[in-house]
Amino acid sequence: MKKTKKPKYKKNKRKQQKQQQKANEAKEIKELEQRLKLEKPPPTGNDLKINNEEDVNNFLENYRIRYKPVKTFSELPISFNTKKGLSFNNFTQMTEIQRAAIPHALVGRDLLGAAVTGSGKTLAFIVPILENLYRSRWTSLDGVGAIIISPTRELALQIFTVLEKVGQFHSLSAGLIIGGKDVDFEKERVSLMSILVCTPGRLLQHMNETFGFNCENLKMLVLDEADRILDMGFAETINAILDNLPLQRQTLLFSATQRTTLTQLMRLNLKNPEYISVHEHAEKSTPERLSQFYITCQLDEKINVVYSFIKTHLNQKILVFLTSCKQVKFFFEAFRHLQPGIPLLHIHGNMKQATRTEIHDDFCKKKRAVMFTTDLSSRGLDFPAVHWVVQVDCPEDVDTYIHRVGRTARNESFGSALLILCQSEEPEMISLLQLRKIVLTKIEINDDKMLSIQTALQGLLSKFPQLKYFAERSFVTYVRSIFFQKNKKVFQLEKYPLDKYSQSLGLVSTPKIKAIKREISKKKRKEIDIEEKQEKKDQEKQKQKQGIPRDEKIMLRENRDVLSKDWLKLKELNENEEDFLTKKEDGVHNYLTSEELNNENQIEKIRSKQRIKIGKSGLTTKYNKKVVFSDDDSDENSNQNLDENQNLDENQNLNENENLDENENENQNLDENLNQNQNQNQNQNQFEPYSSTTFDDIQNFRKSVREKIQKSDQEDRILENKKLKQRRLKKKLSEKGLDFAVENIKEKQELNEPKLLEKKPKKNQKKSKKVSTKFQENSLENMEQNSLENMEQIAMKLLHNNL
Ligand SMILES: Nc1ncnc2c1ncn2[C@@H]1O[C@H](COP(=O)(O)OP(=O)(O)OP(=O)(O)O)[C@@H](O)[C@H]1O
Repeated sequence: MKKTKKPKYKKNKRKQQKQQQKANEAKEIKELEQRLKLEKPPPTGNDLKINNEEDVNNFLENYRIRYKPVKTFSELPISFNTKKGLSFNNFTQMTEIQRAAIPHALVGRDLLGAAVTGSGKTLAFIVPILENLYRSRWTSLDGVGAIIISPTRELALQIFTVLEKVGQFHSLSAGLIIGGKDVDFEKERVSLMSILVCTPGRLLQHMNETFGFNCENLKMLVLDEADRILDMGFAETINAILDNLPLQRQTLLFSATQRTTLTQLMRLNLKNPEYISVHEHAEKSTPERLSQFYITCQLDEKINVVYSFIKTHLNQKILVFLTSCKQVKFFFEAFRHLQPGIPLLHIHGNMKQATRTEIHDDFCKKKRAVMFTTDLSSRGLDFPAVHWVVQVDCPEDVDTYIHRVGRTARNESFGSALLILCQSEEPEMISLLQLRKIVLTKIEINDDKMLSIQTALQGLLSKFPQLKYFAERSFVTYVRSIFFQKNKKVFQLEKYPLDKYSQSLGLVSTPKIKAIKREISKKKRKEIDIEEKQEKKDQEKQKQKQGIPRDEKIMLRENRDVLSKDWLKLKELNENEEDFLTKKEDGVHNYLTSEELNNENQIEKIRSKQRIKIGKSGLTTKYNKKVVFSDDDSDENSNQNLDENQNLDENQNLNENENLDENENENQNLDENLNQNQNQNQNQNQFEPYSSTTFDDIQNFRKSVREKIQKSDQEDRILENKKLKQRRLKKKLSEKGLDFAVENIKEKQELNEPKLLEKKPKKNQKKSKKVSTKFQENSLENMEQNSLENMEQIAMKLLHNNL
């Protein structure tokens, strides 16, 4: 069929209309921007206290601006289309949070808004979103302009509905992206949406999977129930989402319980946020029109109390909160069989999204009904005209309590809340609530109205195996939830009569809870492990206290400098001691600190004392007794017996009472004495000869000790040299202005030098100490020179590269 062409005059008319509309829009936007400039609220200004003319004048004088606090939407500097959308839905007067938050949000400030449940926070962010995008002349070609994140699908759906209603006269596009819906359908459209209302998981899924979906132009981010979204449960998802968002954006956070921590806020990159807490100074943290009651009963009486309550409130709309999905299922199924005479509904997270939405809508429409639910419905949901909120299980914390009871007494309406507590939960929970300005009235159960459903339940459970299964699962999940609760002062598992509770659900025997058993045994195992580790640590500590065998000590010595320096002195035993010290001071002075020199003086004193002693006691008699070398050739025993036989008790006592450093002196003194004895033997030949085996052993022992000392001495020198060389090199480099290369050079030095320095002295091990020391010094000097040149070259290269 041929398409009939539209007459030209019609086309022109439409074109003219469009042009006129655009011109009007442009004019309106200009006017709005001018008004916003003039009527900009002062930062951190909350106008809620300004009620009369005098206050207004004071306010204006203080801030020298023309900002006028307003109470109705029509007075706000917002577009005609938004005003029309608001009045179309009977929103004329602003609520407190709207009055306080909207003026700041309109001028592009970040904000954290806190106000009691049902106080109208949703409009406080929807109006600024519509306005800011309208003023930016946002189109679908600009991509996503605003994102609203909600913790649950139901809440996202609710926000989307409000957005649709209020924004209906704008030409902006909006999309709802939540789990449980057709993801492919969303993928085709998500990139064309200007405003997105979503749950965190599905948003991230689109960010990861949907081709062409990016949020580079995003202007506004809103987190409704911000404390819930930013807590641990969503942490990873939110972090990943934030990585995909531009830093230059406006961020608005809203919740009835603003418990957002500073670290959480830092992740959001807020810029001078306005903190708007309109009910901060209110007497209660819950709505004024809410009446709050609580009763205490035994755990096994709870189900009877709930049933009796329902039976006595058959014309009311009641929301019943339980801890787990399994409990919700069991209560719903059991009560359905008992037919209390009121429509029963149930909703929980394990249901399909379509069913959830259907039940949600059904409950909204009903005038009288009971809906069993989990905390899925505790936040943000706006069920109209709920009379009672009943909390069968104690909430995990005060925030949860506030959000649950907030499902009633919303906006201007009245409502009541009943909390059922076990006796063990009462004192702590009530005092926690009082701390947050929540006062509950305790009421007593009317025994005449109490009904017992235990026998009926037993009958039902034996008749319907499925119901029995639900009862068991309900019991298990409840007990597990108590076990895993954080606040152990409120939830003390041992205080709950579990057997009686299982019977109250109609069960004949108490179900076993494997998870708890497993957890308990895990805990026990952990405790045992910790105890074992502690024991081991204690044993090691004791060992350390008792002392390490002497030969191990030699290897463990940390500062062997003292020993090595003194060993050098032993070499010069026959020489003039003053000469030795002078030589040392002249030649190797670089390596000796004043402390070390003092140490040497001390050693000298000990040595002279020993000499006197040895002379006095006469070594012959002592050595005659010495048979130990032929029986036991372990170093440790050798040392000990030598000490005994050589009458070195004084030194030994000294060493035992002092630390490792001093033990080094002990070893040196031992060696020193051996030297003395040998010299005396060889030179004077006046002592009674002892067996050749014994003498050989002494020599072997000496040799082994010397070798050890020599080795440690060499290591010390290598280290000292390295340090010296590094110091010199650094100095040279800094003189040449090559400081930046010092670090790089250090690394290279460490890589190259140890091999060179360690190998060379080995060749000369057999030569005398003096020669080997000289060789070391010479070779070190050469090497130092070489490596210095290398380093300079490297430094020059680095400098060149840097330039
Ligand atoms: N200015 C207003 N005039 C009349 N009714 C309003 C106004 N603002 C909000 N409401 C109504 O008040 C009710 C609660 O609003 P809303 O859901 O935004 O509260 P909330 O503070 O977000 O609650 P919650 O803390 O539970 O999330 C809704 O039914 C809403 O339609």
